[in-house]
Amino acid sequence: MSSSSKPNLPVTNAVNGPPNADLVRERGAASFPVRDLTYLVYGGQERTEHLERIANMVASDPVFRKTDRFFLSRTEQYRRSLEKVRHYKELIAKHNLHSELDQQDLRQAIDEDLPIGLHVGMFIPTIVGQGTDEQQKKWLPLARAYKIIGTYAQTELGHGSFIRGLETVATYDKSTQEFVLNSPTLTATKWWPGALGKTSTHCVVFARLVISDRECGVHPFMVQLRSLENHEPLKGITVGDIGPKFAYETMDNGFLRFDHVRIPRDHMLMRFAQVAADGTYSTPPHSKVSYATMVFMRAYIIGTASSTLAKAVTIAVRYSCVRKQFPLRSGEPEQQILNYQNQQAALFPLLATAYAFHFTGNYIRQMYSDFVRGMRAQDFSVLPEMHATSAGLKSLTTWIASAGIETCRASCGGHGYSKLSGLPSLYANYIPACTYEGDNTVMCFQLARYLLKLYGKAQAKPGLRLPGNVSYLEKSTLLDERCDASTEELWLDPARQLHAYRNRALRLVANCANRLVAEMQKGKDEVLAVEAIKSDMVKVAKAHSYYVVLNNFVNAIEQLRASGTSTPILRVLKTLCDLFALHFIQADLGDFLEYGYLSSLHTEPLHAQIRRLLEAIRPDAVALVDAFNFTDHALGSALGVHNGRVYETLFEWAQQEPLNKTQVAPGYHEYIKPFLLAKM
Ligand SMILES: CCCCCCCCCCCCCCCCCCCCCCCCCC(=O)SCCNC(=O)CCNC(=O)[C@H](O)C(C)(C)COP(=O)(O)OP(=O)(O)OC[C@H]1O[C@@H](n2cnc3c(N)ncnc32)[C@H](O)[C@@H]1OP(=O)(O)O
Ligand SMILES: Cc1cc2nc3c(=O)[nH]c(=O)nc-3n(C[C@H](O)[C@H](O)[C@H](O)COP(=O)(O)OP(=O)(O)OC[C@H]3O[C@@H](n4cnc5c(N)ncnc54)[C@H](O)[C@@H]3O)c2cc1C
Repeated sequence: MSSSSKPNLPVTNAVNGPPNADLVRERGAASFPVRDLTYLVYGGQERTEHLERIANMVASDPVFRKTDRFFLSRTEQYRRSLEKVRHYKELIAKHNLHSELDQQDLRQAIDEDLPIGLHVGMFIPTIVGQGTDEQQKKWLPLARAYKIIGTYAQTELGHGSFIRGLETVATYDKSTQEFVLNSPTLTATKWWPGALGKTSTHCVVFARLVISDRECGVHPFMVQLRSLENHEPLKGITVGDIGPKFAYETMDNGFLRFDHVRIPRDHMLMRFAQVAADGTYSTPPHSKVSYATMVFMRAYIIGTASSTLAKAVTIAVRYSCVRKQFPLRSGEPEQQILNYQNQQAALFPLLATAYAFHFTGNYIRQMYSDFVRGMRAQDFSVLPEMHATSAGLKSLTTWIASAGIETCRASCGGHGYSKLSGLPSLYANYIPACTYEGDNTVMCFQLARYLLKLYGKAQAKPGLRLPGNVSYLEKSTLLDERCDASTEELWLDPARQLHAYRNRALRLVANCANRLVAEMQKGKDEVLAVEAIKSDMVKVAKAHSYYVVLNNFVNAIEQLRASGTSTPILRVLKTLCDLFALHFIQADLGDFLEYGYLSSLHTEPLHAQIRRLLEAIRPDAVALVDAFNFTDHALGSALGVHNGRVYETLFEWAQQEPLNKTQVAPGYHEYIKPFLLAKM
């Protein structure tokens, strides 16, 4: 019997009945048309309705129910996710969802870390990006039809961040025109790749290429791991699951060792670097072009930070509307906890950030498609900017979203600690985004290094024109300028907000550059001098990335204004943008005060304006989270249900707890009864 037809699985949906009266009232009082904002977020009415059809199909399908995960063992969760994969495939055929976009929409609606995530997210993109036309012709049809399932095996037990330190070797054997893959040490064992342990039949392996004892750097190779007949590992391959993790139970992150495994020469992905039959090696046009899938994935991760944070905020805001604690004065009704300023100060900046990241996602998608277009024409000039910007934004967005989910959880009090709130699993499954696809701190060094280089160039060559987002590095006179936002009103000026962010970023870059020089003047070489400024480099990367996020939010509102978006929508987006801008100045106030950019003349009106913005958002808070348009299935939370029947839903879902299957506790007879009934 498939687990979906087990009789005692908990329901995913809210308990039916009249909706919570406070939520109904708040929805009726929104200052803007919610539906229009939803269309804006999802790219129009038609696209929204298409997404809704898919989301509703998934939400009403018992195979995709989610809350059973709370009660299943690790192995059962893995099996359940495979069941969902099979059903996903069936629905693609049944509903003709053959385009990549349809399939992406369906996976997003299923909303689970399926063990085909790496197949679609990294294995296929690597074949597309790194394979020759012939290699694509050979593997893509098989991969797209799931005749083979693949993953991306790069990280090893001994190295993840330092890719050049990978130890897996691919030695070219000219006599047979094969590569021999080998894991020479324990630390060469591939470790972590998703779906490697039990699911994948194939993988792209990153290994150091050796030809006639010459090291040619790390390259991608296509390797079959398991038999397509019986799924047994092939000769020379040791593969398995890496064991329990913080969460991510549905994913079989794996280990992999090679014992002199032979693959044909044409299994090296050779779009950019080639090995000829006689062993002649041709170098790629850019030394880091084989890292391109990671850049793609980082861009994708930036795009998902908004929706993840939006889910957490939706749960916390709806719950905070339903939840009441304390009357202000005795005899008065109790207050919705969302009326408390502290609750608003915790949640509304995150609400604003979810919207800000939405526009960041649009921006990076655009930048990525420009980059791909260039790469197809052998133009790699945008790669450094693409790499640095995506590395920084991936770090900032995942850090803020991770911390934000935890803030939302804590804002829900005791019920936030219940897994039935949906927040603990959202958090636990999301936080590895700060580590995978490049540890955030290490990624920050990449962006900071890029900024320091450009700053150095601009200093050495006055008049040099730098690309848009970094053009402020040309303007060292900006360092002498001070904030002039001495009233609450002036703090609402986007030009002043951006000035503050630009000034902070430039200040930190300039300080870092000066410290680098100072360290070198003390006698350190450049490498050691960089080591001495590394904490500051993280601050530099964050400061620049904040500026990019705000700049995009401001520009997006300007574009919406120009394209005739209605005033109520523009007004509410502007309020969110203001709160985003001012909140993150307040959060890092030390940076702005340290060099006298701000003084108490400016901070008083800043704090006052933030309080006003919280008040302005309060009446629209429910409408603003409703506009994200999540189904109850997508939220998977008893606290965030759309109809607000929070207590009824919590109570019903708790009945599914296996401990409640019997009235008398398991273990009672062995462990409780003996002392309860013992003679005094
Ligand atoms: C897209 C559009 C939007 C989306 C659209 C949406 C629509 C489409 C959707 C389609 C479907 C999507 C479905 C998704 C489903 C997903 C589900 C799965 C969820 C996720 C599951 C989890 C997956 C997790 C998988 C993983 O985790 S996979 C493993 C990831 N592992 C890492 O990320 C290692 C980090 N480490 C390094 O990246 C490097 O090692 C290191 C530190 C850089 C140093 O690299 P090194 O070689 O040492 O180089 P340096 O010496 O430092 O630098 C030397 C010079 O090269 C430069 N340079 C370094 N790099 C690069 C680079 N790339 N590019 C360019 N330049 C570079 C550097 O700037 C410097 O320049 P210079 O200063 O000289 O000018
Ligand atoms: C859930 C999950 C899924 C994953 N999926 C995959 C996958 O599908 N395929 C795959 O190949 N890999 C995968 N990974 C591996 C992941 O990409 C790596 O763990 C990640 O890139 C970080 O590398 P690391 O583990 O070597 O960290 P380390 O580099 O060892 O980092 C440890 C600490 O050292 C610091 N540090 C490292 N280098 C420096 C430096 N030069 N200067 C200063 N500080 C430094 C870091 O900031 C960090 O605080 C996955 C990991 C996780 C957790």
